[in-house]
Amino acid sequence: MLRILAQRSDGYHALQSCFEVLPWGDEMTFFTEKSQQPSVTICGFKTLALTDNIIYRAAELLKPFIQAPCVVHIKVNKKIPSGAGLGGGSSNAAATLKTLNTLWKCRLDATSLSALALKLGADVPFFMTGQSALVTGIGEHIRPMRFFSGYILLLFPPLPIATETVFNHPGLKRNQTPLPERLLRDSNFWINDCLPVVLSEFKEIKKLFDCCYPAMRLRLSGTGSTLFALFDDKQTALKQQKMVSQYCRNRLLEI
Ligand SMILES: C[C@](O)(CO)[C@H](O)COP(=O)(O)OP(=O)(O)OC[C@H]1O[C@@H](n2ccc(N)nc2=O)[C@H](O)[C@@H]1O
Ligand SMILES: Nc1ncnc2c1ncn2[C@@H]1O[C@H](COP(=O)(O)OP(=O)(O)OP(=O)(O)O)[C@@H](O)[C@H]1O
Repeated sequence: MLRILAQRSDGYHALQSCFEVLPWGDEMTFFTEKSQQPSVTICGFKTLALTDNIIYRAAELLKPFIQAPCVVHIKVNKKIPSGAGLGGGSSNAAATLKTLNTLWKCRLDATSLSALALKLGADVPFFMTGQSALVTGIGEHIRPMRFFSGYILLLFPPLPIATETVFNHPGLKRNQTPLPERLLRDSNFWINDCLPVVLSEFKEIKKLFDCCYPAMRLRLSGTGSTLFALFDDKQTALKQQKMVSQYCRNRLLEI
């Protein structure tokens, strides 16, 4: 669910959103090398320049607090597609802040780390927690909560979506009412205000959405491009996975 409640004067949007942690993600390995000059190297990205990588930017934010300098080599096995609305970069940044805080003995507490996380992106503070949560504000108010258990089928349309494209769209509904507490776990109310914009702007995604309807109720993750469906039982989930495999890459997870 992603409800857009308002647009703030700084352009950011006030949200109410359910964030579910998935048992799947990028793998990151950190190796240290003795040195009095702290720095990081990153491998696992083909085209992204070092300084554009959110992992590098996370490391830079910690530099003023380093008490035990060393060089850290970070190896990333990227599994989450880029621009998928699954928080690939944001989760990399959160893992980097937490791990370097320990390796460099920065000794920042959870509150200080969350403040640094928010500088990197609105959903980085969520990924610091490692727990599913109701997220409000622009992403900084996080209340741990579970919403769903069962099977989630992720569908990956073959195109990335830049978050800004959706948030800057003139057609985006920006005056949604927040869902009351008692309805938060009712999946019938899990609308995503970004879905109409994504379906109108990206014809390939609209086509995929229509191919699966009415067999599956597809939902949008964040600002896309990932679509997903929820199932209570494994047999139905596997049947639908077989059906969508003819259209796009996908992954079935039990949560
Ligand atoms: C909406 C979500 O995609 C839900 O998963 C996330 O909250 C976005 O989080 P994120 O990728 O960490 O976002 P940021 O890197 O901070 O922002 C990217 C762009 O999205 C827009 N943005 C983001 C979050 C937010 N609450 N309001 C916004 O308007 C802004 O235009 C911003 O320039
Ligand atoms: N470590 C990283 N992993 C992935 N993308 C990164 C990384 N660092 C910088 N980027 C840039 O961030 C952009 C958004 O990528 P990302 O995969 O985080 O999108 P997303 O999952 O839609 O993000 P979110 O859901 O947090 O809005 C990419 O186009 C890429 O250039």
